[in-house]
Parts: sequence; C-alpha cells; structure tokens
Amino acid sequence: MAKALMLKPNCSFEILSTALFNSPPISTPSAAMAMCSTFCPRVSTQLNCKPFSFSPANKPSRFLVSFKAFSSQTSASTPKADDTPASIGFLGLGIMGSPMAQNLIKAGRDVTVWNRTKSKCEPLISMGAKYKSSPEEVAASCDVTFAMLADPESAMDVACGKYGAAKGMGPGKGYVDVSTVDGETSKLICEHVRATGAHFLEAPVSGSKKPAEDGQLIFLTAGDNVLYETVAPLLDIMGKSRFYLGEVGNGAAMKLVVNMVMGSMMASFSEGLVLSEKVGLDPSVLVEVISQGAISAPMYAMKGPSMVKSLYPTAFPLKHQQKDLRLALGLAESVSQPTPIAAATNELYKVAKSHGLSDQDFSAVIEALKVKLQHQT
Ligand SMILES: NC(=O)C1=CN([C@@H]2O[C@H](COP(=O)(O)OP(=O)(O)OC[C@H]3O[C@@H](n4cnc5c(N)ncnc54)[C@H](OP(=O)(O)O)[C@@H]3O)[C@@H](O)[C@H]2O)C=CC1
Ligand SMILES: O=CCCC(=O)O
Repeated sequence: MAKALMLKPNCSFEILSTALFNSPPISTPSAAMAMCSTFCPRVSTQLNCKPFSFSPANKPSRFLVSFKAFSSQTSASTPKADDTPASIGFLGLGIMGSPMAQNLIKAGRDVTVWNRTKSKCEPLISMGAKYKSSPEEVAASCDVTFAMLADPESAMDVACGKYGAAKGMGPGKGYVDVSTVDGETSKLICEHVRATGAHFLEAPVSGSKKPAEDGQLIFLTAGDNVLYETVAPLLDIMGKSRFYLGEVGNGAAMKLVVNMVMGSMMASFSEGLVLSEKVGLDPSVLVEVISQGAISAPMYAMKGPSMVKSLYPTAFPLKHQQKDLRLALGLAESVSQPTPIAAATNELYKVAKSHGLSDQDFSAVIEALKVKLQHQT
C-alpha cells in the first residue's frame, strides 16, 4: 500500500477501511483523511474525501480520496491535520465563495457560513454547514474566518462594520480575506483585525468558477506567516498552489497585476475576433489558429467558442474585471508607472458596463466593440 501512495498529481485511489489497513473501521471522511496522512505524510494534502460506496450494513466504509500535488513558496512544512483550525467561518457565498466553502464541507470540515443574501446559505446548510446571522457571530464562533466579497467597500464593511467580523475576533483567531481588493483596503482590514489580537492573512485567488469548484485555485497570500502555516491545509483543499509573498499588500498587488494582464488579453482577443469577422474571416477559425500557436492561452480556448456565438455565461463578472483594472491603475499611479494599455482597456470595460453588461462574464467586453457609433450605417 505504501507504494500505491507514491502518487502522481491529481490522482485518486480508494481506501478500504479494514481490508488494507489493520485499523478500526473508517466512518467519516475526516477519519479517512487522517488515515491518509498517517500512511502518506509527504503528500501535502488530501482533497474531496467522500463516501465512495457502502458496506452491506450501509455504513460508509470505503472512500474515494483524491490527491493533488502542490507548489508553494514557503520552506516550512505543512502542518499536521491536528494543528488545523477546528472551526471555519465563511463570509460571502457568491460565484467563488460558495464552491470554496462547499469544498471545505466536502473535506469534512466544520464550516459556519454567512451571506448578505441569506438564501445563498441554504445549499451549504443542507450540506452540513452551520449558519450565523452576522459576520461578528461567525468570527466569534470560529477559529479562522474566510471572506470572499465583491470589492473593497464590501470587504471593509463585512470585516470592520457595525456587526463586522473584527467585532467577534480576538487572540488565537485568524481572518483570511480572499477577496480581490487593493493593498490599502487590505492593510486597513489587517489593522482592525490585529487590533483585536487576532492574525490576518490576505489571500486573493487566481482561477475562476470552475477552478473554485474543482479545488484548483492559486492563492496569493501575504500577512501573518503563522496564520499562513495554520491555514495551509485549508488552502490546499480549495486550491492547487499557494504563494506566500510577505507583507500585507503584496498579495493584493500580485493579484491586481495578474488581472490587469488578463483584462488586456481579453480586450485584445475581442478586437481580433471582431476584426476577423469584419474582413470576412471565420472567427472560429481564428480561435483554432490562436490555440495552436505561441499566443495560445487556456482562457482563449475556453471563452473563444462561446464568444463567437455571442454567449457569455458568467464565471468572472465583467464588473469585477473593471474593478480590478481600476484598482490596478491606482497601483500603477502610486509608483508613477505608465500603463497605457491597461488604461485603454479599462475604458472599454467601462463602455461595456454602460451597456448593461456588468453581470455578464467579462468576455462580454467584446460587445463594447460591436456597438455602432451613430454616424456609422
Ligand atoms: N468570479 C471569479 O472568477 C473570480 C472572482 N474573484 C474575486 O472574488 C470576489 C468575489 O467574486 P465573485 O464570487 O465572483 O462575486 P459575486 O458577485 O458572485 O459575489 C460577491 C459576494 O459579495 C457579497 N457582497 C457584495 N456586496 C456586499 C455588501 N455591501 N455587503 C456584504 N456582502 C456583499 C455578495 O453578497 P450577495 O449574495 O448578498 O450579493 C456575494 O456574497 C471579488 O473580489 C472578485 O473580484 C477572484 C477570482 C476569480
Ligand atoms: O479574478 C478573477 C480571475 C479569473 C481567472 O483567473 O480566471
């Protein structure tokens, strides 16, 4: 069995509770996880441990356990399962927060949720999550609280507002903000959290709806290293890699730079699609040509076919991409760095927003290029 546990990335195998291990029956996913840690301590983490099939007595004695490989920029070892926070809060259950919290629940973690629109908590409650009626109550009842909120304003309000999480924090607790915000906002939230004696980590993510569902996000963390070490096993449940970047603000900056590049790539791709069609080419063929060359990108291959059909099923809302461009331009301004391409791109996303495309996927920015000027026929 030890040999079977020398695993390739992203593979799965089955644990038979008593047949392969001379041990008591495994009755819960977390017991199965603990068993895996014992037999395979060098595997960073386990993902998606869930009942696989049932014994004749209808007890879950077999589990399918998926393993994945992780890259990380910390030299410290991953904490043992016993050191990980017992109770986890999750604030903000939108496109990203919902699947992230679901993955924690599926991994057998004790999760308490809150969302401004309460109805979005229901699916998680039915999976076993607890519910509290304010961020303050969630933070008060949990060891570590994650927040995945829309923008700087909501991240501030949920963390530091009247019934905000900071009100429920104190020594021994941690707050992990995974929202995409600017460094200044992150530093303010950090100050509020640290003033209570708790630890703070910013951890915005690269990766969209599908990677969030698949536990394949990339965490860009900065802040209290002790909290980073503590939550590493939780980040590994929700993601495929994690970077520790030092001082608070560095994670936010890294995320904004990445999304600045992404927004411009999408705008440029959109121009190419529209131009190709106007000169009589088939834009689907352009997508195929690009996919085979040096500028191929998963994003083009994923979004191109639906963009050609003028379909924009929302994974990353356009309003959030424009917010990130705005924040990235602020970051560039703070160090007097010219970013003319990002500035022009931001204008295009603003036009798209003015055409009511805020809640569509950000690939709908192509529509802003199709809008006819009044003097055109
Ligand atoms: N979607 C994506 O592909 C990615 C998004 N991100 C970033 O993650 C964050 C969340 O994104 P996503 O899940 O897509 O966004 P959604 O718009 O789907 O969710 C936003 C969340 O913020 C909450 N919220 C908004 N305003 C307030 C407020 N004033 N007070 C309290 N809660 C509020 C919403 O609550 P309610 O349900 O009540 O509206 C919801 O839970 C954003 O910062 C985004 O930039 C990062 C990586 C990828
Ligand atoms: O912030 C959103 C990023 C989306 C992605 O990385 O695909």
